[in-house]
Amino acid sequence: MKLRDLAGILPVEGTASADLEVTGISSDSRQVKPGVVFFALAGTKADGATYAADAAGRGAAAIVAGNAIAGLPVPVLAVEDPRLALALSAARYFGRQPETMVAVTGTSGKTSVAAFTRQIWEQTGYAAASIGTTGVVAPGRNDYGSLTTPDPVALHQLLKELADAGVTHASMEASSHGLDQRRLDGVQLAAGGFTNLGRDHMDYHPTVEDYHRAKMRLFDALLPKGAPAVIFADDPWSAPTIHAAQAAGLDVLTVGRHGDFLRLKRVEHERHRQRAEVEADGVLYEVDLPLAGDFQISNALVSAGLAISTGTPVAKALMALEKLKGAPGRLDLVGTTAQGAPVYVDYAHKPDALENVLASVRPFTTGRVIVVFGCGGDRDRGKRPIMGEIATRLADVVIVTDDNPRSEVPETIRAAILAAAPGAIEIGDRRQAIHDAVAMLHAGDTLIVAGKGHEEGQTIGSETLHFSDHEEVRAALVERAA
Ligand SMILES: CC(=O)N[C@H]1[C@@H](OP(=O)(O)OP(=O)(O)OC[C@H]2O[C@@H](n3ccc(=O)[nH]c3=O)[C@H](O)[C@@H]2O)O[C@H](CO)[C@@H](O)[C@@H]1O[C@H](C)C(=O)N[C@@H](C)C(=O)N[C@H](CCC(=O)O)C(=O)O
Ligand SMILES: Nc1ncnc2c1ncn2[C@@H]1O[C@H](COP(=O)(O)OP(=O)(O)OP(=O)(O)O)[C@@H](O)[C@H]1O
Ligand SMILES: N[C@H](CCC[C@H](N)C(=O)O)C(=O)O
Ligand SMILES: [Mg+2]
Repeated sequence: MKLRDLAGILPVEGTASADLEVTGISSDSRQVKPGVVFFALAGTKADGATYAADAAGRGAAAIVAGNAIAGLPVPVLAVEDPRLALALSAARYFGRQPETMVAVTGTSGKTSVAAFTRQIWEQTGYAAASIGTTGVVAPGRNDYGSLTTPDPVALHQLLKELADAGVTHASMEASSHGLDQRRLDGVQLAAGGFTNLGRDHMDYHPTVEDYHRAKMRLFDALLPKGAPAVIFADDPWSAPTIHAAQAAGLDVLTVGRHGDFLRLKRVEHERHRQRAEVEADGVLYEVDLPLAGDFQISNALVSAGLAISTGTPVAKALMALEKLKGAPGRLDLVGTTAQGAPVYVDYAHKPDALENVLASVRPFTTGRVIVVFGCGGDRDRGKRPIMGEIATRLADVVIVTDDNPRSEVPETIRAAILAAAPGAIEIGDRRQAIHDAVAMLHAGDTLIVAGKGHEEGQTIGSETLHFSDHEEVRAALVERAA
C-alpha cells in the first residue's frame, strides 16, 4: 500500500510523500520497522509524540500526530484525532473483516453476550467468531485474551485473519475504554447491543454519566443510521440508553420483561437451569436455558436479539439458547463436595456483578452462601467498601482475599473492603482462602469464588504468577475428599 491509499483519513493529497510505500501501521515506536506509519498518541502514561524521533530513527515512513512536530527527517501529518486516524487507517490497511459484525456494551454481561451470539450463529450454520475478555474463539481457534476490546491494529489484523479463514459472522465486546479510545471506529458494525450499566472504571471516567456517554458512542458514533440497537429493557439505565439510540436514528429493539422485541413473560429458576417463556412477534416460545444465574436470561435475550436482527430466524435463535454453554469463569460450576455443596468460579469484580451472582444462588442454598473475593490493585478504590457491604449483606460467610494487588500493598486493599464487612474473615493468600472455604462447606451450602473467572495469573507488583481459581478449587475438592 502507498501512503496515498490512506487519503481521506490522513492529509496526504498533493504531498511528495503520497508515493511512499507503507509496510505497516503502529502506535508503539518500539514496534516500528522501515516503512511503518507511526501514530503518536497522547496516552495516560506517556505522550507518543516524545517517541516520534525514535520511530523516525527506526525507519518510519511518516509520523501522524495531533500537532506538528519539528525537526524530524520524515513527513509529519497532523490530524485532529490521532486515535480515530489510527483506527480508520488500520481498517483500510488490513482491508477485510467478517461480513456481519455486532458489538455489545454494558457494565456486565459483554463477554457472555459475545460468546452466546457466536454460539447462536454456529448453530444456525455460520462460521462465527467472538472477540473479548476471554480471548478469540473461532473455528479451530481459541486464543487466551488480554484486552476486552483489542487495540485497533491488533483488532484489524485479527479481523482480516478471521475473514481470510472464512469467518462470516463475528461478535465483539465494546468496553468503555475501547469506545472512548476509538479502538472500534474502523469496524463496520451491523448491530449493537446494551446489557446494563453499573459502577465500573471510576478510575478512568470522572462520573457515571461520562461512563454512560462513552458507552453510547457505540450507538451515536459507530452504528450506521437505521441499524438495530438491541437494548436490555429492565435496567435503571435502559431508558437513557433507548433515548440515545433513538436520537442516533437507530432501530431500537428492546428485550427483557419490558421488552417489545423479545418479551420475557415468565421464568422459573432452577439451580443449574431456567425455563423461560419468551414472546416474539406475538408468538410464545418455551426456552429451557441450561445455565445458572438469572442474569444469564438477560444475556441470552440480548444475544438472541443480536442474532435475529442480523438475519437468524427467530425460532432458530431461541432454540439455540437451549444448547448455550456459559463463557469460561462466568458462574462456572467447577465441582461439588461429596455432600453435594456446589463451588462456582465467577468473574464478578464489580459491585453489581457481585450483587447479582450472590442473589442468584440464594434461592437454591438451604445452608450458607460463602464467598471468597478481593479487589484489584491500581483500579477503582471506591468499589472496595461497596463490595464489602454487598458481600456482607448477601453472603453468610465472607472471606476477603487478594485479587491482583499489582503495585498496591495488599493489606491496604483488604482493609478497605473489611472496613465495610464486619465479621468477614481475612486470608490474604488466595490459595489458602479457597482451600479454607472449601473445607468449611456443609451440605446445602454454596461457595462462590469471585473476581478472577477465566484469569490464569495473580499479579503481585509487576510480576504475574500462574494462578487459576479453577485449579485451586479442584485441588481443594480433591484434598477434602481424601
Ligand atoms: C489505560 C488505558 O486504557 N491504556 C490504553 C491506552 O494506552 P495509553 O495510550 O494510555 O498508553 P501510554 O502508555 O500512556 O503510551 C502512550 C503512547 O506512547 C506509545 N509509546 C510508549 C512507549 C514507547 O517507548 N514508545 C511508544 O510509542 C504507546 O504505545 C502509546 O501509544 O491505549 C493503548 C492502545 O490502545 C492500550 O493498549 C492501553 O491499554 C492498557 C494496556 C490497559 O491496561 N487498558 C485497560 C485498562 C483496558 O483498556 N481495559 C478495557 C476494559 C476492561 C473490561 O472492563 O473488560 C479493555 O477493553 O480491555
Ligand atoms: N446481565 C448481567 N447482569 C448483572 N451481572 C452480570 C450479568 N452478566 C454477567 N454478570 C456478572 O458479571 C460477571 C462478568 O460477566 P461477563 O464477563 O459476561 O461481563 P463483562 O461485561 O464482559 O465483564 P468485563 O468488563 O469484566 O469483561 C459474571 O461473572 C457475573 O458475575
Ligand atoms: N479488565 C478488568 C478486569 C479486572 C479483574 C480483576 N480480577 C482485577 O484484577 O481487578 C481490569 O483490568 O480492570
Ligand atoms: Mg468482558
